[in-house]
Amino acid sequence: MPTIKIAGNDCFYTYEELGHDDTIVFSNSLGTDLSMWDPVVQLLRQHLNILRYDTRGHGQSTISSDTVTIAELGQDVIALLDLLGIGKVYFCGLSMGGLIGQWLGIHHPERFKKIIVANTAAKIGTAEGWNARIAQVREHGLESILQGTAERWFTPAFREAHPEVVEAVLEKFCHTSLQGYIANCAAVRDADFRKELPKLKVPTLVISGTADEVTTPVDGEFLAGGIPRSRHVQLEANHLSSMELPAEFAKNVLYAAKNEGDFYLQIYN
Ligand SMILES: O=C(O)CC1=CCC(=O)O1
Repeated sequence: MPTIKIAGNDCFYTYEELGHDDTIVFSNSLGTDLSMWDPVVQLLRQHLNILRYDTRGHGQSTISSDTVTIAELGQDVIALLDLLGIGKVYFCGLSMGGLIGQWLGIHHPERFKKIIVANTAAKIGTAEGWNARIAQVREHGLESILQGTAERWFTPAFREAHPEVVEAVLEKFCHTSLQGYIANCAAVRDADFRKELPKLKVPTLVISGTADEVTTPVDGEFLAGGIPRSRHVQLEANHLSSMELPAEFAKNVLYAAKNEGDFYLQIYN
């Protein structure tokens, strides 16, 4: 499996060139890795080339500093595309990946055909909340927030029906680098696109989960209200909506990718 040096870090990625015209890049959420996209990718391989990567300090991607910003994480995506010689792509990011998507759409619109931001917000949480979480994991480790993480990410029904999926995701969470997790918590804490949304000119699909209390449907509504060419859909899921409802998630991504024109001119069914 390949890694590329980006900004002094080893960026782990998988690029599946499947003979399609278009490529989609997937960007993971805080405390997960590129495997979070497995169920969605399985459904999209027949339509799109797939580029996945582990965000800096997550999965098998390293981090060589104690701090990072969403801008740097966005620049990592551009560097990865440049190094692989890939021009214009679709981008799909969830939560922290959705913050990266907002930054990319504002700063590098020329590289993106459409952007899908899922379970995210223009600003996620409060500084106090993030500082408390950072202090907690710094002192007691990632295991100390395992139960709360499971509850924030998955609905009770999904946890009961798919314990093996939840266990596998939490196993990866526990193996996330503490340095990477803390640096990325701070990146999420410090990101605020509330005043910048009108500058995001790439057609954007916003996906929310009706049971998501971290990045709520109201946050999704705010994003779609601020991004000029956007559309908002809600899935009956919690924060990791792509894992809870991969078929619905993939259908929405594919609809966004394969229909030309602006989302707001289209009728979704
Ligand atoms: O773990 C959480 O609280 C959910 C989350 C916030 C940003 C992100 O990427 O995940």
